[in-house]
Amino acid sequence: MAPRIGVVTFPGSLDDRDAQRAIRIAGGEPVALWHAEHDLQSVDAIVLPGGFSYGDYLRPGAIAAIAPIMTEVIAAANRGMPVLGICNGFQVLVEAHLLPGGLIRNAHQQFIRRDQRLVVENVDTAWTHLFTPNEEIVIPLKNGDGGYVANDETLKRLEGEGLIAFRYAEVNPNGSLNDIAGLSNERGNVVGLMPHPEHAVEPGFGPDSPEAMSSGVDGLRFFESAIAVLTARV
Ligand SMILES: NC(=O)CC[C@H](N)C(=O)O
Repeated sequence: MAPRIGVVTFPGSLDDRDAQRAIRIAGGEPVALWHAEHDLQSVDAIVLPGGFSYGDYLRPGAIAAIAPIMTEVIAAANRGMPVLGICNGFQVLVEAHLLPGGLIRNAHQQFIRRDQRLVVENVDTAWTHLFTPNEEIVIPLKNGDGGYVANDETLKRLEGEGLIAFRYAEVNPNGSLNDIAGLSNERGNVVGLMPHPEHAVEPGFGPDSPEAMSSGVDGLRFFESAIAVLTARV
């Protein structure tokens, strides 16, 4: 049976459908989860999708982090369930303290959309183990609040423990400290990143321009990685 991967929809989520589609293409069974409920519907993994949950009021992800479903998501993450936060989902993970630091307005104060090159540095996670260490990939980036910040002590720990899962290559698009594009927790089950793997899973629909120099489907392996971990467990 295909692993069941839940995708949480909050009011203002945008990319929940694309995340469900990516899961299906990768060989999993997507399960729609609703922010106002406590029911995880026996899923094996969870994706927090991109978008503008609760209109980005207060801070992006701040209100979603205290939505009813997040009580269960946090408990499941702490039990070791694979959880992936994409863009607004990464902001939610940070606001929920499942990952450290914060995400602030892009340094240039503007919303940005570009095909972004990044390096996968930590392949010891549920969502990245099918990449090779330091592999370069290209997936879309689109956000207004993608500047990663953390205090010196946290940055030192993240660097020292190899928890910087993804680093921007060529261009730092938003002023993120240490070019941080995404993180994992110590256990490797919780991963968050600003760029969008779910938008690069089908040839012809991702960043497949000659300039991007990418297959256009670099995002697929995120989902295939989690599915491989879950399938091996059964
Ligand atoms: N694409 C997204 O998920 C946008 C994330 C967030 N609301 C921002 O603009 O920073």
